[in-house]
Amino acid sequence: MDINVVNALTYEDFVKLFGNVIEKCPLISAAIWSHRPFKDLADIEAHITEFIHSLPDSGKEGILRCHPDLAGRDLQSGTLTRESQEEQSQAGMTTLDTAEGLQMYRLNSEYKEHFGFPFVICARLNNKADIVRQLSERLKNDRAAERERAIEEVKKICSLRLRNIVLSDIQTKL
Ligand SMILES: NC(=O)NC1=NC(=O)NC1=O
Repeated sequence: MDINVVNALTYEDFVKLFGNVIEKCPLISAAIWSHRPFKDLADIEAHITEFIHSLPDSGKEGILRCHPDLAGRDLQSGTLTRESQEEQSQAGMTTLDTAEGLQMYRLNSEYKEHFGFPFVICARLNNKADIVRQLSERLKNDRAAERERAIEEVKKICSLRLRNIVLSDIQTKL
């Protein structure tokens, strides 16, 4: 990907291309467009990270609440974003048996009830066994630690989505 192509994008095209690198939070890409010209992909990522870290706890929790549950309602109803559909499918969330689906529903509900935001993990870097183990383990965290942990996962998802975009031909995305 030629960073000069990215730097030459109008903000409409920039947001169209990068608007979902943080799930359902196009505001973040709309905001960091102001920081162009970007040196490279890492620079774009650094500005996104800086934006997220500058948010108050309520803002970080807002980002988490924009994420669909793993194997949840959106997956069942086919309303996941393209990125989430690919990620969840790759992590085995679309081929759970009844018992596994029930376990994910129960753990997700317990986690949401406890923290007030959904469990978020970078699905591309985990299989279903990892996800169940992490969900069970992270339930024991205190809220502040778990919020930070979940935001780290959001940043991993963002990093992989950014790479996906820049590795594909930008022109076909606009
Ligand atoms: N709750 C989640 O962790 N959701 C997701 N993680 C991903 O990597 N893709 C998702 O949709």
